Amino acid sequence: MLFGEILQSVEVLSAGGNSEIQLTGIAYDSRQANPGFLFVAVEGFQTDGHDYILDAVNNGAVAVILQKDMILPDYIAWARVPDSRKALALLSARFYNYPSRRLKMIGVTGTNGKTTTAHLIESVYRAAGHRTGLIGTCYNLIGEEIFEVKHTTPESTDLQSLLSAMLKAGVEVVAMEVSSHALNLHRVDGCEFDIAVFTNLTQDHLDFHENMEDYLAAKSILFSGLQGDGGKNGAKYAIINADDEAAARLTRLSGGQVITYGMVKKADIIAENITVRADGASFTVASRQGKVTINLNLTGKFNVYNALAAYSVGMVSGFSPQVIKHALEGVKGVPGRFELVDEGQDFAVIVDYAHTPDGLRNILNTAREFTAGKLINVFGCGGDRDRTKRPLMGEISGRLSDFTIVTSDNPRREDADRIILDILVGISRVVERDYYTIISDRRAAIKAALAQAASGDVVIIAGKGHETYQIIGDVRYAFDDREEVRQALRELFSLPVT
Ligand SMILES: CC(=O)N[C@H]1[C@@H](OP(=O)(O)OP(=O)(O)OC[C@H]2O[C@@H](n3ccc(=O)[nH]c3=O)[C@H](O)[C@@H]2O)O[C@H](CO)[C@@H](O)[C@@H]1O[C@H](C)C(=O)N[C@@H](C)C(=O)N[C@H](CCC(=O)O)C(=O)O
Ligand SMILES: Nc1ncnc2c1ncn2[C@@H]1O[C@H](COP(=O)(O)OP(=O)(O)OP(=O)(O)O)[C@@H](O)[C@H]1O
Ligand SMILES: N[C@H](CCC[C@H](N)C(=O)O)C(=O)O
Ligand SMILES: [Mg+2]
Repeated sequence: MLFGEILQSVEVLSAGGNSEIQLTGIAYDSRQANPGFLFVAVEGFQTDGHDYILDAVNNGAVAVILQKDMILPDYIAWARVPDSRKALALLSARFYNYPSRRLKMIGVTGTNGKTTTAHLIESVYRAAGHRTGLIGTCYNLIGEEIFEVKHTTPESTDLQSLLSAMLKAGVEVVAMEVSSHALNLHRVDGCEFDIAVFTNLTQDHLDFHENMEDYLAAKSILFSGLQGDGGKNGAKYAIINADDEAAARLTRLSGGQVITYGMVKKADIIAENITVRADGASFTVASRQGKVTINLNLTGKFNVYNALAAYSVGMVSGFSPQVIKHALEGVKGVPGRFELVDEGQDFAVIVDYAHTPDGLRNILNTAREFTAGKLINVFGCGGDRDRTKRPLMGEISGRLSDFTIVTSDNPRREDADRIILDILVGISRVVERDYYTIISDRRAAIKAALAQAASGDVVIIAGKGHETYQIIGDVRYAFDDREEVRQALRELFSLPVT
């Protein structure tokens, strides 16, 4: 595609060089630039892409988008735009010929439950006979093929290129997690959604968003952006959790038709007669289609919410209650979400991705319902992330567990012990010193929890779920809570290798 042609998709303040130059790709990182590429210089939080223009050109970039008032030599084609991050998204959508317009796009946003809900939605569409794609925290899926991910929601160019690959592979429907970072940083600009799903809004990411209002404003973009009648994909829908405080606001600003779900407030799709067991939850969905009972293999009331959201998507997509039921009941679990690690020990060990106050509260309350003995919780909080959630999570663990082991969870560039101190501020407010201990090394913390567990106890290892690393400084060390648990159980109890 020609530089001049692609520029038609953005507002250009000034431009120079040869607009007839052919582009072979787009890079926002100079290290990814190849011959014939367009390099988009983005002013970041850590560094400034404008400082890497020369690197990009040395790697073969022939054109540059910039936001700053700079002078470039004549042999480089360039254009200055008001917001290069936003331009990156719009140029990328144009470069890949707007793949989202030819896919049914279902975006899921909210503080917790995006990954689980996106998996459930993908399963519903697959059961209904569609070829599906999935984009999210654990991996991206093109049909059955699994791809590793860097982010929950990819950077705009990577997203457009992925959607284009999905189209080529015959994918018809994409279930996609849309993080608030992505909405704020224009990663999904130029991506047209047909259905937007809201799970919930509770505290997280206050390192990035100024306050909860700002956080909700970011989430809202997915709903206000639902415009038009959906073209060949039919009407657009906003699927909203009626029991969340943000429901009224999102309903007001949503484009498309709003469908609500819940179990407390009035809603279009309601869960009744909920029973939660250790290995699943059963409930009846009541909607304009009548009633259907679902026996979910995922436990906890919060997963009933996730299933209701997926049910609603299935319903507005015209699938029968039986197809949706079959699909939801077929999901055996989501990696690292309430994942039981069973090596034959006489207590339960659950690895879970709860890393927010609300997530931790839910998981501990749910586990408590099936705990005959003690409930032991091992958790830490991420470094370079919302500091204010740390004492809150400390308090929650203190209140809801019988014993807490405070440990490390991706300290990143922060000092691990200082993160732990933030957690201790909260836990020490609510319980005596005998109810918690500090073991900064996560491997040792897991081992200590398992060593003290007795028959009938439940051990929760929270915060990392599916993650297969521990980030210390800028280094990712191999670390998988599930593997660590297996290893420790074998060492402690000389269990047979399964
Ligand atoms: C806060 C945030 O999201 N930051 C993202 C943002 O980084 P940034 O703007 O600060 O980039 P920067 O490092 O300052 O660099 C500026 C520019 O210079 C470029 N550069 C840099 C070095 C170089 O040699 N050459 C070069 O061209 C960079 O590629 C970049 O374009 O743009 C980068 C490029 O896309 C992202 O990698 C980066 O994600 C960071 C690493 C991150 O950790 N993000 C997390 C918080 C995130 O996005 N999380 C959400 C999920 C959250 C949740 O729901 O739980 C997600 O969607 O994954
Ligand atoms: N609907 C929900 N409400 C509250 N907590 C939930 C809900 N669903 C899941 N959780 C809790 O949050 C954790 C993360 O769930 P999930 O991965 O589905 O959310 P997510 O929104 O994708 O998270 P992330 O933003 O980090 O990717 C789970 O392990 C569970 O503890
Ligand atoms: N995707 C989220 C959750 C990370 C979970 C936890 N393991 C951490 O590192 O804080 C984030 O990057 O904030
Ligand atoms: Mg997720």
